[in-house]
Order: sequence, then structure tokens, then C-alpha cells
Amino acid sequence: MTVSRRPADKRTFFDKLWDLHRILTRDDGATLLWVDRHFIHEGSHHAFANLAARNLPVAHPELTFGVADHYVPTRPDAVPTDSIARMILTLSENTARYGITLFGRGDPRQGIVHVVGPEQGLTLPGLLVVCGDSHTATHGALGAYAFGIGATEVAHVLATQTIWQKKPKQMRLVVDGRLMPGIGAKDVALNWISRLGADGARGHVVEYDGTAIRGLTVEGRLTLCNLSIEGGARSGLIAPDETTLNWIKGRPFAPTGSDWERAAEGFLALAGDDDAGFDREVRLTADEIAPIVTWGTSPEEALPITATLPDPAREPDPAKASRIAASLDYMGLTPGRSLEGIEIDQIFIGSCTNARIEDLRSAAAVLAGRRSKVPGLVSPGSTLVKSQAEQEGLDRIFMDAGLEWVGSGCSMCVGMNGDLVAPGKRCASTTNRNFRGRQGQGARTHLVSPAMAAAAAVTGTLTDVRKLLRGRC
Ligand SMILES: CC(C)[C@H](C(=O)O)[C@@H](O)C(=O)O
Ligand code: SF4
Repeated sequence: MTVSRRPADKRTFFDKLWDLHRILTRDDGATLLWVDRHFIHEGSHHAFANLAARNLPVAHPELTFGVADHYVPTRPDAVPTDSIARMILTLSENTARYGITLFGRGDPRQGIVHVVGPEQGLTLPGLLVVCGDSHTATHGALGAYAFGIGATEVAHVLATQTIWQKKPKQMRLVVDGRLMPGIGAKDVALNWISRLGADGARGHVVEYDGTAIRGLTVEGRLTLCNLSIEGGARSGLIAPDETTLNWIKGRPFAPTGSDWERAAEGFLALAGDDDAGFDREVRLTADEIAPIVTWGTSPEEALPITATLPDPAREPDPAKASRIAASLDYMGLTPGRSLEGIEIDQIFIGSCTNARIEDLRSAAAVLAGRRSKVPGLVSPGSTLVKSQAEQEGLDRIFMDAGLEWVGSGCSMCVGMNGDLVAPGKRCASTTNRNFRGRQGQGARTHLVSPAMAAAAAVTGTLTDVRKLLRGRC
């Protein structure tokens, strides 16, 4: 890791984003920023109650977009409990009351908020995007300054379309080289988080760059930025390039005609000045990255699939040793055994991390013509992703493998809609959090890429997907 000086006359991409949105800065550094897009989900009910109690209007309903995701049932025959149905209904009532566009249950554009915003062309380079959700960092993949906010801040943004922030420090994470077949953005993200730690980027925005990052599709970039928060950063960013523009062009809310030409030029001009310095710089080599699996209860507890589990007896630092022992105990794993071959009970392919079309394609490439040895749920990131996958015949591949193909929502990522992993069960999951109880009380989560989840399904164990890909790509 290197620490570089920051020349005053040069601006990074993030400096430019910050300056574009700054309204005023107080003596203590707190800065009032203009918000271009405010996404809300079912969790916004506290903020609306706050607004109603003060009799305040929503300042800019046309810049606010609602998405039903956390509580949406995914199985066609699911009957939501009263409290789940109430959460979804409350979002519909609040958005209708204030004239806010809603991508609600039954709308063909519904999905997970961090999939829907980019997909609809609502998330654009240079915009400031907030949502009462920690994974809002996802939107930075398109060159937006995006971060999660708390319930009180949601009320503040609804009432004022502004947000107070202190300018974060800046870290540049450069990944050069070429990712090997079977390795994706999820592996890059878990790799850096396992090296720097779950609070490794605390207090920083992370700008990703380097040839391996530039080589990622937008779907991959969204995965990478999504996981920034699991490494402690509140935002991840990738400066817009031709890949970004090609992906956005023609999306429903994106500018059109001559507006697009003008906007596209402006987007590209946002890139940082060549010699603008960062507070920190970290470099990784893509060629060295292997498929990664988490073994513990924090995203930093991750290792290449070829590794063996840590042994607390060999850890000199007593605090670290007891953390390892506690994680292994919760996960029901023996120190020192190889990761590969650990038996799993089920898989989950879904979430705002890894349920876009490319993710489904990469899982389907492994599953095609094979059967899953364990049950599993495949929940596309949005209803549009679901339709696209069905047009491509991916649904058939999943169902022929014996997996359940369901509707879109947060689903088993957090289980708020009732899609839960049973106590003690082990799930290979494409999500972003493996905290204790995250997928259900006592549930054991191994975070993996979609291809690795598919490989785990085919063998019933944690498996190096590269072995199953030989001869297939
Ligand atoms: C429920 C919601 C507020 C939460 C978040 O902030 O991230 C959820 O999306 C998560 O992933 O844990
Ligand atoms: S899919 Fe998971 S991580 Fe993403 S917003 Fe929903 S609950 Fe949070």
C-alpha cells in the first residue's frame, strides 16, 4: 500500500463529483450536498411517518423512486404474512400519497432497488444517489456518487432533497492484469476485503481502476461496487468510460437524441485528472486471483477455494485466535481442513450483488446439462432480468437441474420475505453478507460467485468451479 500526496490543483473523479453537488460547507467541514436521485424501499416507512408528523411535503417527488424489494414474496404461491403485506402496502400508500413513481409488486420493472435504478437508466454518471440502504454503493459502478443513509436522513432527503456529509478520504484500488476463466468481480471484491479487512476502507470512498476493472462488464462493476461497503467503504466508484456509456444508452430514463450526445461527453469529462493523488492506493494483480469462498461470519473471513481453513491454535494473536475459533464453531467447521469438499445443504443465487443477467448466465453455463445434488433457489435481480433469462432459456437450465426459479426481490439474502435458510443448514450463496443469522437463525452462509454457487450445487460440496468449466469455455 502506498500513501500519495494530493496536489491542490488536480482533482480526482470523486473531487469533481463532490464539487458538483456541494451547496455549502460549515466551519466544521459538514457539507450540504444536492441529491439527484433518492431511492426508497419498504424500510422508508419511518421517514414518511416522520414527515407526516411534521406535516411536511416531499420536496422533489419527481427525483424520488420507490421499489418494493425487501419484503416481496418470490414464490408464486407464497401467501405473505399480515406484517409482510403491510410493509409492501405502506410503501404503495406513501408513494401514492406524495406522487412518487413506484416500481411495486406486479410492475414489470420491479426488482431489487440496486438492480432497478441502473437498469432503468435512473442511475447516471455524475449524479448523487442515496437510498436508506447500505448497498447503495452499487450505483457507483456507473460513475455516480452513491451511498446508503439512515432513516432520519431519508426523512431529511425527502423534505429537502439535500444531505449533510463530511468529505471522505479517497482510496484508489487498482487491479491490473487479466482475470482467469471462472473468476469474476465477486472474487476480486472478496479478495481485497480479505486482505484489507471488513473495515479496511473505513472513512474512504474507493475508486476502482486498472486494466482488470476496465475489462469488467457493467454487471461485474456493479457487483464490485456493491461489496465496497463490506470492506468498510461507504462508496465505491468507477469513472465512466465507453463501456458505461454503451450500457446506459437507450435505457428508459436515460437522456435521448442530442441530449444523450451532450450528456455522454459530460460523463467522460468527469474522469479524474491524470496526476491527482489519493490518500491511499492499493494494487492487486488479477492473474493471481482464484475463486474465493467465505468460511466464517464476516466477509473478510474469505480464502481461495484451494486453501485450508485457519487453525486458531496456530494464530499467535489471542484475540484473532478466539475470533477464528468462534467463527469456525458457528459455521460447524474443523480447523485446518480443506475448503474444497465441505458439504453444503442448499444454494441461493440472488441479491443485488449477483443476480443480474450475466450472473445468471455464468451459473447456467456450469449447470447446463447437469443436476444439482442439493435444493436451491434462483431469484433474478429484477423482473426484467427474469424475462431476459427466460428468453435465453436460462430458467429451463435451472429447473432442469432441479433448482427453484422464482420471482425477484431480496429474498434469501436477508430473509425478510420469509425465504430463510433453516438453523444449522449450510448455504452457498451469491449474496454479500455472511453475518451470524443473516439468512435465518443459525444459518451458515458461504459467500461465493454465481459460478461457484452452481459448482457447489452440482457436486453438493464447495468446489473449485474451474474443474467443472474445463472443456466448457
Ligand atoms: C434492510 C436494509 C436497510 C439493509 C441495508 O441497509 O443494507 C439490507 O438491505 C441489508 O442488506 O442488510
Ligand atoms: S438484496 Fe440483500 S444486500 Fe441487497 S438490498 Fe436486498 S437485503 Fe440488502
